Amino acid sequence: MAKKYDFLYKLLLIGDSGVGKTCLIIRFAEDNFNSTYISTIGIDFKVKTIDVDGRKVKLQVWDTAGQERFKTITTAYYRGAMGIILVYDITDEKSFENIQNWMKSIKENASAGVSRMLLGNKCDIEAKRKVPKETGEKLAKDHGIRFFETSAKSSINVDESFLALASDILQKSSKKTVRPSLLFHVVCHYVITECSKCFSNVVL
Ligand SMILES: Nc1nc2c(ncn2[C@@H]2O[C@H](COP(=O)(O)OP(=O)(O)OP(=O)(O)O)[C@@H](O)[C@H]2O)c(=O)[nH]1
Repeated sequence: MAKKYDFLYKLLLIGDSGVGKTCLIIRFAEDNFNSTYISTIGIDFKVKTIDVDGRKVKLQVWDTAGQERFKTITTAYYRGAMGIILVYDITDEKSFENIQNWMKSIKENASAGVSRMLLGNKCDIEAKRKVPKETGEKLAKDHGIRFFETSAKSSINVDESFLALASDILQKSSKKTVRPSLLFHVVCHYVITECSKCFSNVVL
């Protein structure tokens, strides 16, 4: 059977327990939301194929448990991820402070050059906000990564954020493939030019 996609990207969501990682994935993959909280045990994943700059990109989105007791299992999944989404809850200051620890965990366990993105989830509950949007923006800027405030419940910026991350990965990988071919082109040009000097009858 013919492959139905051009690229397969493995993404991973990390962040404290209860920030809404599972709900974000369910909103993205199934356009659904459930307010019942069932804490993730270990790890799980969902897939969705999206169009990114005219290419079919299959996203395999891994959902990790935020609870400390699952850390050994979940960090084992960092290595093969091409994109990691760090999530905090805008109504929970502690979950924002812990982003620094999650960043450290990426450094220790993920592949170098992995694309990262920061999400401040639950932006539908403005009345309970504890983390100003500018504070999230600043942290993302300091790390040179993208930032969105999202709501899995009200479907705000969910598709947009996944698309933005996939687009970053696509651009990164196409840069990698362009470079060797450019180098090849330059070398060929040099060889032909030098040869043409020796054989003046060679037409370029
Ligand atoms: N108001 C609101 N509630 C949300 C939102 N996203 C998730 N929730 C609620 O927050 C609770 C936790 O959501 P989960 O998606 O299970 O959180 P998690 O980060 O996967 O938690 P762990 O699996 O324990 O790591 C649930 O009761 C959700 O209904 C949101 O955008 N807005």
